[in-house]
Amino acid sequence: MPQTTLSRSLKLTSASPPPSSKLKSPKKPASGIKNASKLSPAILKAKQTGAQGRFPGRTSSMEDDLRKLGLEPEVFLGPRMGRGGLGWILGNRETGVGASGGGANGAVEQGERTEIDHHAENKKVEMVAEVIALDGASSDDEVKPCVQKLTNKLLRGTSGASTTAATGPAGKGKEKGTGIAPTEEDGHPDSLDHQNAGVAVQLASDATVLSNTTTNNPTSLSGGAASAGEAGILTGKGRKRAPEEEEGGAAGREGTQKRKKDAYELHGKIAHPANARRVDADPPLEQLLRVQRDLWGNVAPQLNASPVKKPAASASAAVKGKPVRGKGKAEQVVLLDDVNGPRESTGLVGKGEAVVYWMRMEDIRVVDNHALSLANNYARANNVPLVVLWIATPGDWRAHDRGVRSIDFRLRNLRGLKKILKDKNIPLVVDTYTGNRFQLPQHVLKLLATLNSTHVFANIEYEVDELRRDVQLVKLGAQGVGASKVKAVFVHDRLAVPPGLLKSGKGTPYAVYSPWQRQWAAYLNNNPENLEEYPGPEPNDSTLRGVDPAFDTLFVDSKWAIPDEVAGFECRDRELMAKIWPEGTDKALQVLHKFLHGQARHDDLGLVDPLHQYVPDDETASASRIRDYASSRNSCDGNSSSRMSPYLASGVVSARMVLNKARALTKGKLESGRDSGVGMWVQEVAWRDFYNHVLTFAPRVSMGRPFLEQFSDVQWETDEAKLQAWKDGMTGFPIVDAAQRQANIMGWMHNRPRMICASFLVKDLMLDWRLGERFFMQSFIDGDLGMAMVCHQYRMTTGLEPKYIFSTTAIRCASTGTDPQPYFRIFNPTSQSETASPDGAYIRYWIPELRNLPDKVIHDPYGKLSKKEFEKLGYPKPIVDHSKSRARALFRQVQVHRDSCHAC
Ligand SMILES: Cc1cc2nc3c(=O)[nH]c(=O)nc-3n(C[C@H](O)[C@H](O)[C@H](O)COP(=O)(O)OP(=O)(O)OC[C@H]3O[C@@H](n4cnc5c(N)ncnc54)[C@H](O)[C@@H]3O)c2cc1C
Repeated sequence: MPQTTLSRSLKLTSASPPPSSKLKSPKKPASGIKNASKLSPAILKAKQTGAQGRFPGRTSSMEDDLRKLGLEPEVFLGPRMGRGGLGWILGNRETGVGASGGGANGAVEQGERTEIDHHAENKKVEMVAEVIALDGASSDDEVKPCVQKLTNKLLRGTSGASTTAATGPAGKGKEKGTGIAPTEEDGHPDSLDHQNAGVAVQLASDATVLSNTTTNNPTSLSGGAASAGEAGILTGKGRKRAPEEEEGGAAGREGTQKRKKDAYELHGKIAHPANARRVDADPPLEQLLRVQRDLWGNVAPQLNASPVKKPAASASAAVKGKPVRGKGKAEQVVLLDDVNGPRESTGLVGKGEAVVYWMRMEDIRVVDNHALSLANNYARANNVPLVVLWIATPGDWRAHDRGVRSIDFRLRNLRGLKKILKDKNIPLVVDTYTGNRFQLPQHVLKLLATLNSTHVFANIEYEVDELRRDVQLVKLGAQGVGASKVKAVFVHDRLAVPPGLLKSGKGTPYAVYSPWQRQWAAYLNNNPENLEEYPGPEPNDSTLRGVDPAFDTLFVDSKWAIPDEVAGFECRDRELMAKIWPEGTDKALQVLHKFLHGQARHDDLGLVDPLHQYVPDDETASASRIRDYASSRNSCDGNSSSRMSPYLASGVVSARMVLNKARALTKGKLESGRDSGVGMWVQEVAWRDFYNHVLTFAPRVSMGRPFLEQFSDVQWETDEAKLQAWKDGMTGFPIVDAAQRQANIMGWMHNRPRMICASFLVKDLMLDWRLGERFFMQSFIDGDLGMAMVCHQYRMTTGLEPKYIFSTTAIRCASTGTDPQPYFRIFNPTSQSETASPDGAYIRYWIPELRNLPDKVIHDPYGKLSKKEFEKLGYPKPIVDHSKSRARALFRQVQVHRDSCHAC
């Protein structure tokens, strides 16, 4: 690299737009494109024209954008931000969210080398080299022969591996492993095996073949790896000795205190495999539906409907006019008999009973809300008032790593709803419950008694703890544990197609996305009534106000008011969050409208009001973000994606609502495929449905366990400094750092950088995916328990996008052990950077230290600049050597794979 050119380019000022990248040629003949025949027309076109990721507009800086929002940059970015100082600070450090960079030479030890030596052994190098050869492969056909060869080698035991993780007997207690005694708050006594927190990984020093002596190996957490050093190495003769560094990398070398601290982060997060199996065997969703069916009959008729094919003509008819569910539909007639017979009014609500709709974390809206609509129908049919209840449950939030931003977002949305409901004479009653989280059902029964209600309706939450809570509530209510018997009714609402509805030809749940997705799209097109939206609630009888003081108190008593903040969940950057994530269903639909009808721009990629160029009536644009989505979705240089995730995650809009808007663009037919931007975007929304579907038939995935148990055997490192560098965006890998800083400052990331960061944590740093999942959950405003678990698990366990795992390897690998193994493909942060930020705009925006670098350098400044030039940047050196980390990750995963092959 000629030094003079680089030196010159470093003189660019932040005001000058950087020269456009010449890394990619703008136009390529179709013949020059790899696997052109296999690409969808939209992607092929994008590749041919070189259109991918090119966005108009000028990129402004974070500071400029904050000023435009009327905010003081120093408050949100820190006084030392800028070139030569990475001292950006973030709002939520105290509550565990966000981070603060300690300056260029702060938290990260400069030039620290990764501690891997495995590749030094010739045989291993040979093996790894073969795997690395797979990297260039872009299709399974190319991968397959290499993997077959490698797998054969492994099965013959010719890898020469002399260091393997063995699954020895579990050490328990504080002395070994994490060993932290669980408290009741840490998890359901049944759902999590607390003893597992003390499990120790032991390394078999003399094993050339993995010694899998424990069938249900519970060793997967970094705490387990950490404990190896304390537990010592079991030699072939059953004696212990101190671990060598190459026997599992740094896990056995680091200081005990540090390892314990690291491991502590996962305390109470990982279920014992036996418990996970038990939960899978009788999934809580099934239990909930069963107990309701037994007690109340079929309250969720959709679930038993078969995906009968109807003539496609009906599809377009449904979207003519507003697709609103009419009165008299199946759901409307689910009116329940009173369980208690006539009785005196004793509670707050006079005139007899009230009916309660219990709004939860994922359905914060009044329009198109299934349970609310049922509650409304019941209230109107029985001439009783409707009350909306929302309960803040900080104990649950803590246990599930809910981030302060996502809580603040919900409180903001509730405030808007309170007004809308009040205009309909419907009180929104907000309660804060700080007791034992497993006693919430009893608390709800007390609240219902206070509200003089014996009927409560709610939408189903699909996570294990939540489902168990609801099963309890149904049972306890029916037993009359409170003042009276209570009917609690839970219905599907979160997804476009309820989980469990679509089954394979054999009647089993789909574990593979593609066939499931085809059925999903066909089902919705053939049964368009499933996308009809539920009407909002009708007003309560206006005579109640002023006449019934008990009812009045629900509107005015500060006891039922929405708290400004909930203790422990104070959001220090709430002002910024409110500007960049405006609350309310109306605003969410406007944000969506911009995506459907406006173009992507560089200057919308960061801290901006998403509605700043909103033109309500403009639906004429021939090009729009959604139409360009097929070619631009992997680039985060502009606002290529919809930014709907916070709204979908908290249910400010429903899946039905966004899908209806999308299909209105395609003449009423729901396009879902790779041939168009609209189709691809609909597929993303389908992924959300699919992950929830997986969550319900394999609930283990929300219990900290991998979908495929063999992946729990991956041996993780424990390195607090590297974990912190990852969290702070100080790894020295620009795309990772840009994305992590975006998460810290904005509470959100585009999908591609989420994948890159997750992969980097797991593959390059070899840190437990659950640490990353936790951090993301705590930082993101769209933190979605189920989705994050599934996404992280597959991305982080295997290094793959979960989609791909579901589509191919995981399932087939378990049965044959010889199919293509995409986990061999490990993201290269530099080439991923070129894909995710082809213009470098994303990196320049989030990393001020690199703002002035030219395109050729921005993705790898340490590799491309001279030492002197690099030092001037004030940006950290890479904390790992990617090629070595890659070799280590491959080596460890090959071990796991070999184990699973042996098991087959
Ligand atoms: C490691 C990792 C963690 C993630 N954690 C979360 C999370 O906590 N909450 C969350 O909502 N999404 C999560 N995702 C999925 C995805 O990254 C985000 O939904 C998406 O980036 C949100 O941006 P958007 O709304 O502009 O998406 P768009 O591209 O506009 O997509 C529209 C909607 O489709 C859904 N969707 C998009 N991509 C995916 C995907 N890969 N998987 C499942 N659904 C998808 C989302 O609901 C999204 O809002 C995660 C992905 C990864 C790889």
